Amino acid sequence: MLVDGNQIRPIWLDDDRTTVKVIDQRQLPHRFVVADLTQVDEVIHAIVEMFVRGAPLIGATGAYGVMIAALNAGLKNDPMAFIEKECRRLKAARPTAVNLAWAVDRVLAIVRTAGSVEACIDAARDEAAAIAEEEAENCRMIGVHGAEIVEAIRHEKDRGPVNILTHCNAGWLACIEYGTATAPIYEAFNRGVDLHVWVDETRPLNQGARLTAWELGKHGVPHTVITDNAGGHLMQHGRVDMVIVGTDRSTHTGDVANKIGTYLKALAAKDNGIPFYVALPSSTFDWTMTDGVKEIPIEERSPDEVRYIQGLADGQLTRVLVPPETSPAADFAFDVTPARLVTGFITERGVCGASEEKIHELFPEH
Ligand SMILES: CSC[C@@H](O)[C@@H](O)C(=O)COP(=O)(O)O
Repeated sequence: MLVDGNQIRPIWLDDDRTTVKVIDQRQLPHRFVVADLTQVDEVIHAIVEMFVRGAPLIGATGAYGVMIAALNAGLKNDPMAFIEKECRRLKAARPTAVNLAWAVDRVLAIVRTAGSVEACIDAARDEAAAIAEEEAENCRMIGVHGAEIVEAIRHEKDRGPVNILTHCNAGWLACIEYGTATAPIYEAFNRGVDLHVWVDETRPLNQGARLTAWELGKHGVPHTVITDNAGGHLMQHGRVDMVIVGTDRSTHTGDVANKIGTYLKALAAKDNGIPFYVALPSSTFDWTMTDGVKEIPIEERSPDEVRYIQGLADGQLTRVLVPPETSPAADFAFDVTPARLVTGFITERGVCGASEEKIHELFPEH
């Protein structure tokens, strides 16, 4: 996407075709820092520590991680065994987003048939690049389909912008281009639809306040950062027309895992008769799980992410402690919104209802 006139993606391959470059998203919006990844340990660190985050981007990073494993396999006794082991480590880096295992397995399947180490490297590089391009195109199409919903809501309203509430960052920083939840927003905005976005700050790591607000601002999209608990109040007062969120894993029966707090937004939307859409590429469907609440693994992260908050003070990125030093804290990173609360899925193939029947109608090959 365009940032200050420059075309930028959150991940790309350096000219040497061996170094993977990523934006270190921990430092946004205050610092724009690019990190080099040349070792599998560095890729895992970047995923675990959330230099890169968001389901499709975690997938693309894992895919390039397989290329890095292949690049480092040459001196090993059994290069393929080494690559397989590194892939298992990559897939374990973050548990909730299904895209990580999906992308690593997809690249590994090609690598297994490649032959020489050199062929493995080339195959992994090509497949990782293909995944990144496909996800970019998927997100573009999510925008095309989702913008129609935004436009329809605009036509139903007598006046004022379409007010869209979003949670976390499901923007291009979380994907490759356009984003998932933000793709319909960017597309509708580009078509001239009058809209405004309520951006949940998304504690504890503030992906909304830091990343979504930054993205939308760079694109000129009108937006307002709100506390995570403001959505219900705004909905009760007719100030939200629709909710669009992304997802890290959705079951093929329509249950949606996304950033912690999404479920509460869906409940409030249901209570207020507000449409609640989930935007996702098909790589984020889990075709094996049927009960999201029981089956989707929910990541628990360091309590320090809750205890400390990061921001800019006197020109320096600073962390400050919020609760009493001795109070225990817990960081549940995701929750599951049951299908019954979801109005529809916006996918690269179109929009469908949140049920096994409707999802499989759109993706009959599964
Ligand atoms: C298009 S990204 C969809 C989700 O991955 C996004 O909404 C989200 O919850 C990201 O969580 P994060 O912990 O920042 O990786």
